[in-house]
Amino acid sequence: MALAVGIRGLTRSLLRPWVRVPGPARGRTEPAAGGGDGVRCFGSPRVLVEPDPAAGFAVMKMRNPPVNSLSLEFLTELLISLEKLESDKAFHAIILTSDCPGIFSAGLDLMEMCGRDPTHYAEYWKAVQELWLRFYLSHLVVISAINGVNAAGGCLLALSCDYRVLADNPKYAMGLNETLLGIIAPFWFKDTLVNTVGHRTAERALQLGLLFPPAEALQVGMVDKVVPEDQVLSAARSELAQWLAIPGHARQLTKSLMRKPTADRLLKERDADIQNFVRFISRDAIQKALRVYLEKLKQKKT
Ligand SMILES: CCCCCCCCC/C=C/C(=O)SCCNC(=O)CCNC(=O)[C@H](O)C(C)(C)COP(=O)(O)OP(=O)(O)OC[C@H]1O[C@@H](n2cnc3c(N)ncnc32)[C@H](O)[C@@H]1OP(=O)(O)O
Repeated sequence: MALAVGIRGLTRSLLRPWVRVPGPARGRTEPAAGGGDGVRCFGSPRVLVEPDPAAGFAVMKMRNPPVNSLSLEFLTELLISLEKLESDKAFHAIILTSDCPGIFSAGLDLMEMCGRDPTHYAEYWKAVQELWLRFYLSHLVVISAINGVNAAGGCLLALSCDYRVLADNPKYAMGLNETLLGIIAPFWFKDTLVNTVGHRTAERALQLGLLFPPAEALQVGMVDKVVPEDQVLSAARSELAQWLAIPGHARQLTKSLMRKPTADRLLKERDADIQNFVRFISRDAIQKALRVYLEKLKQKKT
């Protein structure tokens, strides 16, 4: 599937393959996973990819500090990194994790949905749709190693993976908490949650905007495994072995069989979904609710 998003700010440097990337703007510099055998990290300012082609997978680290909010640029970089790995036959799997201590993702970037014009909202929403479609339907095995709090759009990204490992820290809650902001999870967010935890759990979780701490996330099936914090990546790697042992074509076709009907619902109504989003998010009452929520986040510090 070609990358179909018409996204501004797609710089040539993002498209250059196998470039050594500078360290993160804030936070620590990560060593290259494959550095020992001459394989280089690549990526972009906000996404660090540590390839291990000999083992057939790469670790994709999100590093958009402070909270990995999914801005348009960040979405674009995630999509480009995914596409690069998908188009390289050496890779069969990705482990998706965060480079921001204590945060997997704060979800969609509220600044992209607040005080902007309808053209921007439409462009942003198209990129959000694309991110979900591409991760949800990827022919690669995608395992998320969730090493921090994970709200709304970030939770959707994790739910789009094939398997979820969550670090056992009571602060690392995850869920689709949109209603707490006075907004609603779109039908394809809802469908993804229902497919993961079942209708009744999803119904309650979505209405109440529940963020589940690790033990509860495991109990409802939102994640597949909870492990001590320092073992999240190694647990994801161990799990991967089982997935990579299955004949690729059989696993991919089965994944498609399971997921295509859900993705098709959005693909059939993609433009209408964008229009709905633009109408909804442009409402004065919604804009006000988002501003109040952002203000609360800021006041929390004082
Ligand atoms: C019909 C169709 C209908 C369609 C209807 C519409 C559908 C929309 C679907 C929406 C999906 C979403 O994902 S909406 C996003 C939901 N996300 C959330 O509720 C998470 C909000 N964030 C948090 O709770 C916290 O920040 C948390 C992640 C726990 C980290 O806490 P910390 O104390 O470590 O950090 P904070 O001090 O809070 O945050 C650091 C800075 O990041 C900012 N920040 C935090 N989250 C942010 C975010 N999501 N977007 C932008 N900026 C964010 C804060 O304001 C701070 O800014 P400064 O003060 O300037 O430093």
